[in-house]
Amino acid sequence: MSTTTTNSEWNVVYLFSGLALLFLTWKAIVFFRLFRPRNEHALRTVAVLVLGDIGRSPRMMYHAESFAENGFMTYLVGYGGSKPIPSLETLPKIQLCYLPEPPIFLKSLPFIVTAPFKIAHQIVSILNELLIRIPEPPEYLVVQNPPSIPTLALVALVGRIRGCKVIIDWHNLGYSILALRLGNEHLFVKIAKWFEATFGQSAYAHLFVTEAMKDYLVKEWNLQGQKIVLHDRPPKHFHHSSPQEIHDLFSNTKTPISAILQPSLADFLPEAKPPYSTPFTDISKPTDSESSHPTSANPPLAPPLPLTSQTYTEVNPPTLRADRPALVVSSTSWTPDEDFGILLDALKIYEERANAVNSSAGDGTGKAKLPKLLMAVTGKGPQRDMYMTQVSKLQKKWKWVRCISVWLEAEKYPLFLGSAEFGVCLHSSSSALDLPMKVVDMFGCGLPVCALNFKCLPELVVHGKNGLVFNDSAELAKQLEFLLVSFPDAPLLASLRASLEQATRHPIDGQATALPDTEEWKWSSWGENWNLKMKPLIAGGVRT
Ligand SMILES: Nc1nc2c(ncn2[C@@H]2O[C@H](COP(=O)(O)OP(=O)(O)O[C@H]3O[C@H](CO)[C@@H](O)[C@H](O)[C@@H]3O)[C@@H](O)[C@H]2O)c(=O)[nH]1
Repeated sequence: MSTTTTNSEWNVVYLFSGLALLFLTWKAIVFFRLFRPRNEHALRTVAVLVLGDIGRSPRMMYHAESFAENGFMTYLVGYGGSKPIPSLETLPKIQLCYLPEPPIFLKSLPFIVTAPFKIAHQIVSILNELLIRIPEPPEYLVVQNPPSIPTLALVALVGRIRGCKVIIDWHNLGYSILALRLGNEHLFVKIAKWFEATFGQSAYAHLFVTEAMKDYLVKEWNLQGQKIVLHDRPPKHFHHSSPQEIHDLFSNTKTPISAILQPSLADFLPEAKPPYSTPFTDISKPTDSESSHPTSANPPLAPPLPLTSQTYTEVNPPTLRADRPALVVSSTSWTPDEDFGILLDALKIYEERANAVNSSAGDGTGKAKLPKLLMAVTGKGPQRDMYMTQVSKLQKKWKWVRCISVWLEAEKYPLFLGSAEFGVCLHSSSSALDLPMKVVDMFGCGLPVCALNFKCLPELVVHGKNGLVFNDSAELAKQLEFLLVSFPDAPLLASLRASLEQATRHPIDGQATALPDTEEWKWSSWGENWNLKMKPLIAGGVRT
């Protein structure tokens, strides 16, 4: 009896041992298959990874759009939050793959406790997306840097497992952003730099946003792989908004802009009666059309027209109002590398100057007037509330200046920029090697810029040609005054805008354009530039 029991116990042990052995063998095979280098990727497939809100990562959205337009099945992997550009939701070859946010309970715990969990969660969710959920191994894997940790290591691993060609898109240096908070000598900054240099060193190709970044990284980190400078450029549909587009944008009571303008700026803006007029445009009768041109000699506005079908056949298209405030825009992610204190100080000075100039203008001295200035800052980000609280205190006493913050859907963003007179850029560059995408957006929308000076700014902004460069708030205030004096007939602004238009209009070799006598300053749309630089790179992978 005892022998039978012993035998059956052994049988169970053998059975379980056998099953365990089978399981381990299967795991070993899977492990081996997973980790051996492969070249069995699906041709014309790409995964684009951004460790951030996809809708707030324009360059990666444009990459995805361009790959899809070039026939690639494109998986765009990143976090949700803001609505992406419309084409990403309509192009048949694009799939948006949203990474899950870390569990909510982690938000209530201190960072030091949650950091390891968040990173582990991030690693698992990225690997899950790139290794399992994307069905076939992509031919190319494009990753944005920064952030570098953990993405650079993960794409190197996935590239090896799935046989993808890794392309690192260098937007900036991650360790330099960390150094803004911790200082260059901090241990974490040194570790971050080591990580970025080690895992970023080798790739199929490296893309850079500036020549300066390419030169620096090739020299300092001895990058291996093809190296291409792909400057940011605006999408083709960016343009200066027509009075009709401005009218539609500001008379649409459902957009966030109208919601901000109406209650909070009622005492600052000229009276408007949508759909006949907005603070910037109005529709006048044909007989009034000549007098409604945007000159300072414009007579008072025509009263709103009665809404009848007969009247509709008589009305003119909208024109810009002579009594509109000057709309100036800045665009940002409200991060510590942009000091909005500079802008606030400049606005304070402008307010004082406008008070002084405009009170003496009434004395018959014939001095030019400064207009009301509506400064609109677009974008979302961590320092927004801090600066907007300061603004709301300051502007209680202001008569000539208001500053608002607004977030626009991707579709409306270029229309809003294109409605402005010019832009302001406070990008200071943590590495001194990148360039502000917002300036590219503004140029695309026909706006010259006032830009804060830093080392490689001349790769984009040429003082006096497409914008003005300032070093501090006093200089910025002078430039605001210089450009806006006697607005809306502002001759200095008009000539800078004409110079920008000329620079971005004339094609060279049908591909790019250059400012007169500045060969380095090349211009084209994102699509033209992408096709020129990226097609030779990705054509190499095609096996027909
Ligand atoms: N939809 C929408 N987008 C907005 C809005 N406001 C700003 N943005 C987007 O946010 C960008 C500005 O964000 P920043 O983070 O300030 O970007 P940047 O300094 O101009 O440039 C960034 O991208 C470059 C690569 O493209 C990097 O090289 C650079 O380091 C930086 O990360 C704009 O270009 C625009 O795409 C808005 O209201 N709506």
